[in-house]
Amino acid sequence: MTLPNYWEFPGGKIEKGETKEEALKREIQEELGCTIEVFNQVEDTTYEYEKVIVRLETFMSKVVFGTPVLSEHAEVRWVTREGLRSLDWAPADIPAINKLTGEF
Ligand SMILES: Nc1nc2c([nH]c(=O)n2[C@H]2C[C@H](O)[C@@H](COP(=O)(O)OP(=O)(O)OP(=O)(O)O)O2)c(=O)[nH]1
Repeated sequence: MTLPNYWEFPGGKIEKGETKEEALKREIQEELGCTIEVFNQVEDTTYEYEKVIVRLETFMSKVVFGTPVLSEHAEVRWVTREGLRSLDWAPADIPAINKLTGEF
């Protein structure tokens, strides 16, 4: 909603008392209606937009129950690791994309 027409990883803000992994599991359940297992951290980026500063932490994860169903996003797409490059990402996501595709 804040960055329409850019691709973002599903996720959201950590709530009080939650670990990062718990927050990610909850957000995916709420936004996409499926259950994930969270693995290692990929990136930790701080990006200054015009009005906000976003700290974006990205994790490897796997769907263990259900399939992603759209509720608040315009579109959802599975892509291969190489395919990540062909999408137009929110600026804060570029470092994670570079790591995942092996370009720095
Ligand atoms: N989830 C997510 N947010 C991102 C990414 N890249 C990026 O710049 N952002 C920004 C957009 C938002 O300002 C902020 C995350 O907010 P959000 O709207 O996803 O979080 P939330 O679900 O907890 O939102 P809310 O209920 O508090 O409105 O980070 C990304 O890849 N994923």
